[in-house]
Amino acid sequence: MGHSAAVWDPRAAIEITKDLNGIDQIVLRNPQGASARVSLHGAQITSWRNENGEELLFTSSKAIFKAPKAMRGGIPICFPQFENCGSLELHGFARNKIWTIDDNPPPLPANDSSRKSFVDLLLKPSEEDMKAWPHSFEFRLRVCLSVNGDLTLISRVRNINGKPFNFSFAYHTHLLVSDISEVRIEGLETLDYLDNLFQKERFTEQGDALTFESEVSPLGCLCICTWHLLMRISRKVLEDVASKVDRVYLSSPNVIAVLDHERKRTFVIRKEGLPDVAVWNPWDKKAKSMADFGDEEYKHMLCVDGAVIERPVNLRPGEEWRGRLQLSVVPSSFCSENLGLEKTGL
Ligand SMILES: O=P(O)(O)OC[C@H]1O[C@H](O)[C@H](O)[C@@H](O)[C@@H]1O
Repeated sequence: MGHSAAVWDPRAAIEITKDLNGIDQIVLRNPQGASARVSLHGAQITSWRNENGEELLFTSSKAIFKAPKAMRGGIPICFPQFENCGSLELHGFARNKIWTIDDNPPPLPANDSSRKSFVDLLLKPSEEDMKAWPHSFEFRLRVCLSVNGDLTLISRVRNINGKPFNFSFAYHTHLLVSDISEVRIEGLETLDYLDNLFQKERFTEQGDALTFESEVSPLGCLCICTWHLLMRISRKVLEDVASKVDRVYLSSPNVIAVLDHERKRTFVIRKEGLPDVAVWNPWDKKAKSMADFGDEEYKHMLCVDGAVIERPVNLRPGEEWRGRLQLSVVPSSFCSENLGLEKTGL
């Protein structure tokens, strides 16, 4: 656990409490009153609040906080597999394991802890994990809350085995939005994406931003109709496909903006070592079939995940991989040059 600014009282900045199941969770606070909470169950971020105490991450009202299943919402860690692209359980086992607090982590660059309260969590594979995935690794997650309320997550995966291994990874980031139809994502335009609703077929994003204003856009309609004719899929499947977004954008810029027009605020996602971005909103049809998703709640959730999916990381013995995600919230009126978004062409 760490704390850097001398004026802060570490005991006030970092608190360890128990969740409903008696599992430890760590609450980080900054001097302005912002907070972040991370559970040892999955090293999942379960809350991130601004200085006014407003929650910024989505958690389903029907979320089940019980091991071994990950809670629906917050930021689960998907490792060593994203989705079902491998032999492991969906999104890998890391989100379903109990992590430990790492009191003596290897150092990180000073700017990843200065003027921040932070905690380091550690996952090592159990015998059971080794049977399913026979690779010896150490996964360290540093969770930092800065004085301006930014939440930074730094993952370090080290291969301590005698042979190389591959893995995919995602910070499955459930943003809380006013209404999905009021949101646009900038930074993904013109990129290629794999569409999970079309058997991971590759498309190119055509719009000048990704929006969710209706169940299906005219262009999407055209694609779906063409697909329908070509593949002769059933009407039921067609309706389901027309109602949600489940994509992996490839080789994206390192800054993505999620603009929430109704709340007049923008989430800025900065990432390093995470080339892909997974975007998911189940829309109501799929959400209704999920026991841990409340009716209509899909409207208030948007997953935008910094990830490594298309080309899994190949880690040789002794090597370490790092993936860094920084989440900030700024007023929508904030000038894009001030955010460094000009690099994305916004
Ligand atoms: O229900 P979960 O295991 O949390 O997965 C939720 C979603 O995660 C990702 O975004 C996948 O691309 C989706 O296909 C999946 O439905």
